[in-house]
Amino acid sequence: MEQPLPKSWSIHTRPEIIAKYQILERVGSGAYSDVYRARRLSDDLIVALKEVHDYQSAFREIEALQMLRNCPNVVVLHEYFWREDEDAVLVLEFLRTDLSAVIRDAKKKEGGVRVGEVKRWMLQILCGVDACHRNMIVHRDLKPGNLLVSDDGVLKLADFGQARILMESGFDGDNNQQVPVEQNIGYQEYVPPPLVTVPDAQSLPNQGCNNQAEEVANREEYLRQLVELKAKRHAMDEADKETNTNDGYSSCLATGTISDIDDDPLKSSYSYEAEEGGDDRTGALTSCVGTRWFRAPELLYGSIDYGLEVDLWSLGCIFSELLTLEPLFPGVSDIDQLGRIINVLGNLTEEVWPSCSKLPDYRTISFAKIENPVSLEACLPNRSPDEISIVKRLVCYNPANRATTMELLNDKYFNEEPLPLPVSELHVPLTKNDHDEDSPGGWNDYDGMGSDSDFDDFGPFNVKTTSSGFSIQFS
Ligand SMILES: Nc1ncnc2c1ncn2[C@@H]1O[C@H](COP(=O)(O)OP(=O)(O)OP(=O)(O)O)[C@@H](O)[C@H]1O
Repeated sequence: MEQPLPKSWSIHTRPEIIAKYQILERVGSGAYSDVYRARRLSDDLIVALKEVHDYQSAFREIEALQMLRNCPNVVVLHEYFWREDEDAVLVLEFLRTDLSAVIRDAKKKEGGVRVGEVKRWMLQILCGVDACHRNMIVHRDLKPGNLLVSDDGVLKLADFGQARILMESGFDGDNNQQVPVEQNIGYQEYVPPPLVTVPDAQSLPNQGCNNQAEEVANREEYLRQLVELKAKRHAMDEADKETNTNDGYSSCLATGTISDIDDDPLKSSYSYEAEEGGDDRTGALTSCVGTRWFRAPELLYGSIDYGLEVDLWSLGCIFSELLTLEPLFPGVSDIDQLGRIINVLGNLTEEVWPSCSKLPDYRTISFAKIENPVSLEACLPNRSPDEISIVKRLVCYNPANRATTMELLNDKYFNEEPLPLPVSELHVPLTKNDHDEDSPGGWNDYDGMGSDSDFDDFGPFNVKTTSSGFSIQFS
């Protein structure tokens, strides 16, 4: 018997929604959203209603999910409600659990996740990310909690609120040249359906099943709307540039303020000297994306012209966690995050990544030389050389050296014994614990990877703050 709901939730004031859905319970909330489990009145289908309180986040999620709607490893957007001056409500397929619950559950069992299972989980994640990257969509917030899992073991990428479509103009950062619309479509896998108000996905034509007239109409409508979207996206990019907005996470080096320092548990461990002249960056993206533990080093160093490769770094961290059942780099602050990475991979120098010194914060954050980096091998004890190799090909400094999803999908690891288990044989936990271990707030529960004492390895450092903000200098 379902519990009666408090009627105070704002979603109950939306007549167009309660006319079609019975809201059953609130299942969670994120930085910008509340998510409810609901029943579609017409056919009893259980769905997730995601009420998104941020315009940009809603726009990005809808746009990305529409483009990816044929991918079996991306959550399905059934329809959405969005009227002026109201929050968008996305109607998504409901998935009861996620990969962080799988990992948590495996910790309780002897032997963790079996190799055949690891391979199937990885393949599903790779398929989902591959679909994104083929469409030039960078997810920017890949983590186990955003990889939802159905009761029958199908894994689906979710939470596209930070996703961006890397059209050429946005990709180049300061390149304002107009790219012909046709050219943009040229490198996309397929033409996505038009972005229309309040569509029902089931009434939208399916890619590949359209008759010709429909296809032409869709294409024309798409081209028209793409121009509109590009204009809107350009406006968002401008807003990003002006404020270097934190679009999803609160602690970020590149946008640091004195108050960030105040919140930092390690504030007595470093000093930061703000660059003179303020922020003069002109790129189109913000560096402040993704949950810290999975955030690529180029983002931590303030890059704003990064690419799809930031997702590949996150993938490496996720694979490592699937293999060891512990997060690879559980930083408690952005500085600690970088420190942990450097402690394992060694110092970031031009030798390992030519041009890294051009990263916006490269010169303001320097670490003492790490003579004997821990190495990824040591972080993955008892794992096979092939498994270690996969993580190493993703968790590497130079984004250009990171293996693409396509390369990994063709890796021999997935064709060798033990073969990936069928999806139906995957162990799916019965419950999803609401406590999100991926969040940096979960640090206190984590006891496997050392803590503040890691900073002992970095040598002496001084503490200073300045009136204009802070910068960090390990010496
Ligand atoms: N389709 C779904 N089915 C079931 N639960 C979902 C679904 N989508 C989201 N949730 C749950 O709702 C909660 C919030 O969702 P989500 O992470 O997408 O919101 P968000 O505001 O974008 O989050 P974040 O703060 O991580 O960026 C999470 O616990 C998530 O697992």
